[in-house]
Amino acid sequence: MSDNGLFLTLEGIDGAGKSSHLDALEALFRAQGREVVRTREPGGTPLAETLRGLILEKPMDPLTESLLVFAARRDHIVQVIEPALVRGDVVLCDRFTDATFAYQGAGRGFDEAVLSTLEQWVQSEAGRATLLQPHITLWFDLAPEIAAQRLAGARVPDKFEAQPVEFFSRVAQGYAARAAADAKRFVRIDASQSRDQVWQQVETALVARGVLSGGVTR
Ligand SMILES: Nc1ncnc2c1ncn2[C@@H]1O[C@H](COP(=O)(O)OP(=O)(O)O)[C@@H](O)[C@H]1O
Ligand SMILES: Cc1cn([C@H]2C[C@H](O)[C@@H](COP(=O)(O)OP(=O)(O)O)O2)c(=O)[nH]c1=O
Repeated sequence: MSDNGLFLTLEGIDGAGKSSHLDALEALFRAQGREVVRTREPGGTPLAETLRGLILEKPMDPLTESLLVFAARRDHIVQVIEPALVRGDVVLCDRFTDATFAYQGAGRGFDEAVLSTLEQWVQSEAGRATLLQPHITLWFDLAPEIAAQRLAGARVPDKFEAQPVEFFSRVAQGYAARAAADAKRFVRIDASQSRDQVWQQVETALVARGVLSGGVTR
């Protein structure tokens, strides 16, 4: 399958600040003449959004949770992500499979070998030579204690956001391990800085990767 688009994902523990930059990122790509598909996981299609509601609200065992996450992902890939990449669009996706390794794998302690098998099944496509993976992943790295402070009172916590700080310490370690294993794809953003400084890091990284022109401002 040809793949002329740009698949850009944002990752990090809850409260790391990634969603705060999605509007500006979308606007920036559009200002540079790109079509943008803004989407999220779990979710991004009617079926996957239905699954998201279950995943975020219902208690379930880690295998059930992982299967639902990957079922939602499969529908999202087939219906939205692959077609957009073939059109040459920018796919701006709030979370993808790194979140599964971080939350279900490191956070919940679920078997990463099973997650890897599911990743292979779900992200393979007839005609695609390699596994579908993001081209660039912006990893918003923030200490769980600071993320918890930012989230306190900011919104009604869902099933994951209600987890204790120890859970997010494991999730953060999961992200660090994924980033170390695929250092070319990951861009670590120091999310402890001010919103403007975080944005500067994002912009600088994307210019350096050659996917945005230089000299842009928000
Ligand atoms: N750099 C920052 N410094 C301080 N607070 C921030 C920063 N970025 C975001 N926030 C605030 O932290 C909270 C979580 O941000 P959000 O973007 O929703 O995080 P995420 O999408 O990663 O869960 C929000 O209340 C947001 O206004
Ligand atoms: C994509 C994905 C998300 N999640 C979790 C992480 C988040 O806590 C939650 C939803 O992510 P997110 O959209 O960032 O939540 P919000 O809209 O509240 O900012 O789902 C997993 O556990 N596994 C996954 O594979």
